[in-house]
Amino acid sequence: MSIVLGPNRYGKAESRVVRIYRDEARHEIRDINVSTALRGDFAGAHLFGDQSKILPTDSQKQTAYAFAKQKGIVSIEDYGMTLGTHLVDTVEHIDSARVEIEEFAWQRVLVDGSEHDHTWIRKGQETRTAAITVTGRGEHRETTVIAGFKDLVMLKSTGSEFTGFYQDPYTVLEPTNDRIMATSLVAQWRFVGAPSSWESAYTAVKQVLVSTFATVHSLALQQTLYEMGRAVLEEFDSIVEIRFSAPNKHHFLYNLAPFGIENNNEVFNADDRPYGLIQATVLRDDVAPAPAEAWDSYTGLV
Ligand SMILES: O=c1[nH]c(=O)c2[nH]c(=O)[nH]c2[nH]1
Repeated sequence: MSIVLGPNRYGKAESRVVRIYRDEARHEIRDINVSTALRGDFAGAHLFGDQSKILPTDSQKQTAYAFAKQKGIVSIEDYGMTLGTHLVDTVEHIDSARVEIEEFAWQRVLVDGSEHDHTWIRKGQETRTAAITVTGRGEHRETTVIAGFKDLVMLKSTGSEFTGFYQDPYTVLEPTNDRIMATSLVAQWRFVGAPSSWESAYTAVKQVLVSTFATVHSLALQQTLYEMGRAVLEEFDSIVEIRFSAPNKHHFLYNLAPFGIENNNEVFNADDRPYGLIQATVLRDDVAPAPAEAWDSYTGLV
């Protein structure tokens, strides 16, 4: 038996980059959290403390900030591809670079009914995400873009049932034909090729997801997720795979009987934990899988 170094990667996690565009009176803001992770020939650093092949994580961070100015942040997907490509292309012993990005959305403050030029409030909705993996060089170059969001909290007050489930001796759950269905959705979708606009693709995919959640009569969260994924793949040719992680945010009918009060699906206890956690992938069956590390989250944030 001998002890060897296994898979490894390193980078700078969670550089908080805020880019203001201030060339005109009406400013624009992009507020992101960037993580870079490099894979390559770094055995020397681990085995002997030889740093000669280590591009410091500090340099990776500096590049993230410098590129925010020099290349701009038109979309997190574009920015991530530029940064990831740069890291692989400039350092010869790097095999692949992964750039994970979260974007925090800001909404203009309204003053006298008009949008203010340079003041925003943070939007409390979902956090947009992107994970870009760049591998290889020249004709072996492969770039995988996975866009998505996390923490999109959705609730429908009817149109959801859960019946006919398998029953074992410990099953006490009552079937229901009318329940609240709620989740805090994480969704990630993989592109092959680039859409004409990353910005409008994001808005359009999110719209398909939320409208499918609303309109599908749900027999289970599993079925709703599959239908949401199918709708996205049917609508967007450049998306080949979508992955979901959906906590089932249980809303239990509160027992008002002790007070002689009828509860006709009107008062619920929003339970915090435990929660069901449903995860599913919906994909085209004729598309080559992404490189393994493309789905392999670095920070656990996306
Ligand atoms: O949509 C659901 N899927 C389940 O697998 C499940 N299990 C459970 O207890 N409630 C639900 N709801």
